[in-house]
Amino acid sequence: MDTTLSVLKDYFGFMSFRPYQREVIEKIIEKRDCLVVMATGSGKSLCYQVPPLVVKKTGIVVSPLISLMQDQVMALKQRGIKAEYLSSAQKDYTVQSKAERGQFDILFMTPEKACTIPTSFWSNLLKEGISLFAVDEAHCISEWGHDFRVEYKQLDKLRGVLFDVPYVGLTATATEKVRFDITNSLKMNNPYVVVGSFDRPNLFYGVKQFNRGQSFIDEIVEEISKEVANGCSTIIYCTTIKDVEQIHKSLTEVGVKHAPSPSLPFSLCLLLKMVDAFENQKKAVMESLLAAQRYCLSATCRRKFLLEHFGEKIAADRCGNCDNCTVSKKERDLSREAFLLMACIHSCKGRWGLNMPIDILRGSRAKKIIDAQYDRLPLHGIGKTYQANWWKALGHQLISLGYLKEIVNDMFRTVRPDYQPPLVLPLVGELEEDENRSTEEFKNVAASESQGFSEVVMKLCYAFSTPFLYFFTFILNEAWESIVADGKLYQMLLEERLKLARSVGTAPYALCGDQTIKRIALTRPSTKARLANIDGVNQHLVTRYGDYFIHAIQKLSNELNLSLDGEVSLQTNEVRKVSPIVTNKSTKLQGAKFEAWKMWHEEGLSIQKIANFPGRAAPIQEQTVAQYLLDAAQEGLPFDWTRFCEAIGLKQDFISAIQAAIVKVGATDKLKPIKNELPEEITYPHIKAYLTMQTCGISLEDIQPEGHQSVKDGEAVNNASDLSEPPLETPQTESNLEADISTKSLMEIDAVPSGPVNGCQVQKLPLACEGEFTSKRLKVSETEEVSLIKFKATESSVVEWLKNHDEGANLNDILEHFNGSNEDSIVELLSCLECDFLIYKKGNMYRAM
Ligand SMILES: Nc1ncnc2c1ncn2[C@@H]1O[C@H](COP(=O)(O)OP(=O)(O)OP(=O)(O)O)[C@@H](O)[C@H]1O
Repeated sequence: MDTTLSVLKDYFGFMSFRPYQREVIEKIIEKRDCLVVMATGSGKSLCYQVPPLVVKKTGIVVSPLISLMQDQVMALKQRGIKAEYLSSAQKDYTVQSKAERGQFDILFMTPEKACTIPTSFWSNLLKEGISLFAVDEAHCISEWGHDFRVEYKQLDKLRGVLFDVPYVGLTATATEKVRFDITNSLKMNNPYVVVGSFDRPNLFYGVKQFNRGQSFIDEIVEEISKEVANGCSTIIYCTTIKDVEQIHKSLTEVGVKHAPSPSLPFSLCLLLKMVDAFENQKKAVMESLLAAQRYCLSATCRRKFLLEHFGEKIAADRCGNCDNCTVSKKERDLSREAFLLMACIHSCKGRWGLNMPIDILRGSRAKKIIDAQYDRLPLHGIGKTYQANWWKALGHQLISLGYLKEIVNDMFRTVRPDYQPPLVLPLVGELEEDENRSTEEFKNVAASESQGFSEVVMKLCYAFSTPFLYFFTFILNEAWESIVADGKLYQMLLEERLKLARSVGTAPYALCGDQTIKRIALTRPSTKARLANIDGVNQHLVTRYGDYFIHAIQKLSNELNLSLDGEVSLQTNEVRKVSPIVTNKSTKLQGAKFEAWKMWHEEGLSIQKIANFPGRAAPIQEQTVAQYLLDAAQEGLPFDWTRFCEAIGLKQDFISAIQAAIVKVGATDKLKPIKNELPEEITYPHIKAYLTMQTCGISLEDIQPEGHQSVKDGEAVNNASDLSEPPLETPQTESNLEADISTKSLMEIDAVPSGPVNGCQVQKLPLACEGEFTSKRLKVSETEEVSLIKFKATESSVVEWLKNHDEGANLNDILEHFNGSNEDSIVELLSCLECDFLIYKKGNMYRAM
């Protein structure tokens, strides 16, 4: 029999080692540092008790509790092992001098003693020989551990003195972070690490929800009485002494034998007051609390949760021996509600915990909500049919499932879920309680309040990227389906771009940016000309890879059942309510476009009226309506070109100028160069109208029937007020604003003719504005008054503008410049741009990437 085994048998009376004991003992004897992480009661002590008896040199064991040391010493002495301890409680003053002469097999000491005992003690003992330096309850060394002790941190000082002695760290609870801290803090050299399983198959894990108060105590006492009747014993851990006292009183009253003992009172307030030096510990406490909360609210296997918390990989999803595995729960698709909560959290920009977004969903008009203008969110009040606790329970489920990330400072952050809907969740706790009354009610409220909701969705989609899109396919109306399809198309086009980039040996972003791909996915151009018209699409891309993209767009749109040349902006429910989506079977035209055309063609409404049609959730731009109508014309629907040209103020001299510009540029696949050749008053809608006329084979003669004023006759249409519809104001769309901002300097603006054109006055901005508004352009105004342009913030306009500000711009600068958009939408936009890595924020300055 080997010495190790005979020591085990002779001193401890055991016939064999338990898992891991033998190898740890052998490593220690080989003088290798060891970290032993094994469950309570698994036999860790033996790992440091056996080596000293084998090598016959004193083993030093650092232990945090004097009472524990005293118990151990007593038990070892009974086995005939020479053991002692050194601490302030040791009254036998000969122990230290005996110890340094190597008279004990095992010497326990507190960390304080180990750090303060004179170095001569160690050098004397080293002469006799030290078999190991064990640190029991080693998690106390880590600020991330639940029992951090400052003195433990100082044990590393001894490493220099005991450099040839193997260090052994032992603990029953250590997450990976803590393990790392232990080996690091003890300066362990290539430690042998064993991590045993923490599974206790004989334990059933369960969580019960109680309301605080006497009924809670009564229920506990009743539960315990049942266990006692079955001959079982129970340990109750309480978080406060008051709880211990109350339970003690009640157990006494019913005659259950028990013994209250001061377990450490766990007071968060106390812990939070810890000094800053232990910031990590404060964080660790918070993290543990949150983990405990997640454990309680989790609907998945509790054993798996616990074991994984301590770093064990568990293959099975269910243990069959916890409440979540044994009690079957009702399930239903909660994706709508989950989406609303996430959308609301997103709208709060991750600044709050769960309470604020829940209050918003429930329509609270609390001061903090009004102050932050959250009452203006489309989501405000949309979830009022569920109780706050119901929403909270849902939030916690989403956290435990990883759809929401909770960070330590009690804030929430949405994450990118990577799964397909529906989101079927077990109805646990509050979720079940409020279930019966709210579902239908909720759907109704959500549907009626979903105007503008799509906009929120859209922003979210692009803030979170596509997996998020997949997640939210449940959205409240069919518009969502097309949004999702757009999102899928976006993903597919990204793939196409990647394939193309690989085949031509370049980086995907070098072909075009993600934003551009998004725009392509939204507009789905059917021709290269239309592709060229998309912001971010450069000439090179069109000429070299235009066909490739057009082919991909056609093929993928077909697969996803998306029509080509779709509109960029979202349609709201209300638009759809005006009439069914496509009543004209012969046209592929999408709902909003077809509606616009019907209003224009059949109901005779003006572009302006269509744009501001009261049935709409929000007005759309007149330019958008004009584009819809052009699309209708291109689709072959009956179209009054003369009326249209009059409406948009397209005159013959404009047409001549456009023709000349096209000749000069030599191509029509991109509008910007053409626009650059034209005077200010000839707008993008004019150019687009002209090009559509070309596509549709409309000649100038076709647009001057009897009864209409001739567009050939510039004078006849010179005064816009003579026309049945006012000419469109030059709209500040993303594309033309960008063109103006990025390409025109004030010098160029000065070159614009300043005389009256088409009954309008071209005004120069006052010189005083030059420095501040160098990128702004002249305004074509119908009045003599000088008015500053309202600049609307769009993704590209903001990015372009920031590109011109090397040193960045703060929010006020941005708000001041983009005075055509409100603060909320700008802040939202900036955060989306940050998410997309198009801009970044340093200090309080935003800069383009
Ligand atoms: N090889 C073995 N064979 C039989 N019993 C053993 C063996 N090793 C240890 N034990 C017994 O198991 C029990 C628990 O051992 P020990 O106290 O060392 O566990 P531990 O892991 O140190 O627990 P804790 O985390 O509470 O300190 C003790 O009664 C001990 O005598």
